[in-house]
Amino acid sequence: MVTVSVPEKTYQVQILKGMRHEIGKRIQQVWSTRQVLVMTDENVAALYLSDTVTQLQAAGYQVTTLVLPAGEHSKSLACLEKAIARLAEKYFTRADGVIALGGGVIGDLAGLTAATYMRGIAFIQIATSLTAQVDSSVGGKTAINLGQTKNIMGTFYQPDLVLIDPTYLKTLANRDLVEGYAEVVKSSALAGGEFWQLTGRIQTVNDILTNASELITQSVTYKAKIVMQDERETGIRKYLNFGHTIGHAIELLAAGGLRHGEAVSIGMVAITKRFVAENVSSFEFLQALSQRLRVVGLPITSALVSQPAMIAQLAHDKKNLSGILQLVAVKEPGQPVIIKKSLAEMTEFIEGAS
Ligand SMILES: NC(=O)c1ccc[n+]([C@@H]2O[C@H](COP(=O)([O-])OP(=O)(O)OC[C@H]3O[C@@H](n4cnc5c(N)ncnc54)[C@H](O)[C@@H]3O)[C@@H](O)[C@H]2O)c1
Ligand SMILES: O=C(O)C(=O)C[C@@H](O)[C@H](O)[C@H](O)COP(=O)(O)O
Ligand SMILES: [Zn+2]
Repeated sequence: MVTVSVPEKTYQVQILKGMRHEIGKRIQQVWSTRQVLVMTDENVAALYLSDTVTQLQAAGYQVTTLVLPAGEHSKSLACLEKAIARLAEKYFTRADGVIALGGGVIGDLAGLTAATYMRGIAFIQIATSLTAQVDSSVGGKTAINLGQTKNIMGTFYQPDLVLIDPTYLKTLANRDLVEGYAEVVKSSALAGGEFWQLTGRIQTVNDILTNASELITQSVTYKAKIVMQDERETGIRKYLNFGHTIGHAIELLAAGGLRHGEAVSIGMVAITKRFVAENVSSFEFLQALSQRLRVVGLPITSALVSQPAMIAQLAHDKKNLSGILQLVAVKEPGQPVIIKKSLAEMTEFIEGAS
């Protein structure tokens, strides 16, 4: 178990194999009897919704469900409106709550739903994908995309509890598992030390599954440590965006052709190449990073990185302050730094990237 303490609240991230059979009992520890909206997507619903609802009802909760299409396009204003409308239609009050049952898409959307309905009602995350278990369920970033801009509308809104059962991963498609692993490699590069050594030992997709509990615990422990020092991303939380400035831009330009983690994988390698050329990052780090990503089948290059259309996307990055981007460089494992670059410098970089 990992505890996250931020100024407005303290909550637990419970990580345990088989915990999906104790959902009702675990939620009873933090929530009194109330109405709950369980938000999920079609894939997760087919596998886990009925059992989750049965457990919640047995624990005394009055359950409403909302099943949305699977995929990034559900992080939309239309789905947010649908969720808020469902809460209103069922007369949810500020004493009630929203439960996300799913991956990062459902977690980000359900968090924003909870944060905005009646200006904020209680929220719990049941994380079912690797991305959600190692990253998105922890730390309180909620968001939807608008048009062609990633995570442009959102809040910082912490859950009351995060439940992570690594056995959910058994039903996750390989591509989705591997995508989530990119965020694990990211965190291990930022953390360095034993965590970095651990990702160095992962050689196959099956190794991700067999080491899932340890990879999740290390990722959540590292993320919690950062979030507790800088919940609102005014300082060191920016490190968690390693690879995301370019990653988010190409995720959008790929128009659904790349998963979030795949784009972040390409983004981490592209930015590290640049910082190797500028003598900020070591060549050995670039090689070790690329190897960790490539060995499980993650993409590490893309023609999209050199497209001029990138610049318009980069300008939307939340670390852009008055035209100056704050890029995350990792000098060596465990040594992240922020490097400032103007959009003009980034144009030159993109034109030169291969
Ligand atoms: N808030 C944050 O801090 C944060 C961090 C990282 C990523 N994100 C966001 O998370 C999203 C990506 O998350 P994701 O990779 O989980 O995508 P996702 O939620 O779309 O899930 C990926 C796929 O796996 C399926 N799935 C989920 N759990 C399953 C299970 N146990 N068995 C079978 N199928 C399952 C889903 O239906 C979906 O098809 C992106 O929108 C990204 O921006 C947010
Ligand atoms: O929690 C954070 O902070 C992160 O940056 C984690 C990222 O992996 C995640 O993709 C996040 O949603 C990116 O946020 P954004 O602020 O760049 O939209
Ligand atoms: Zn991410």
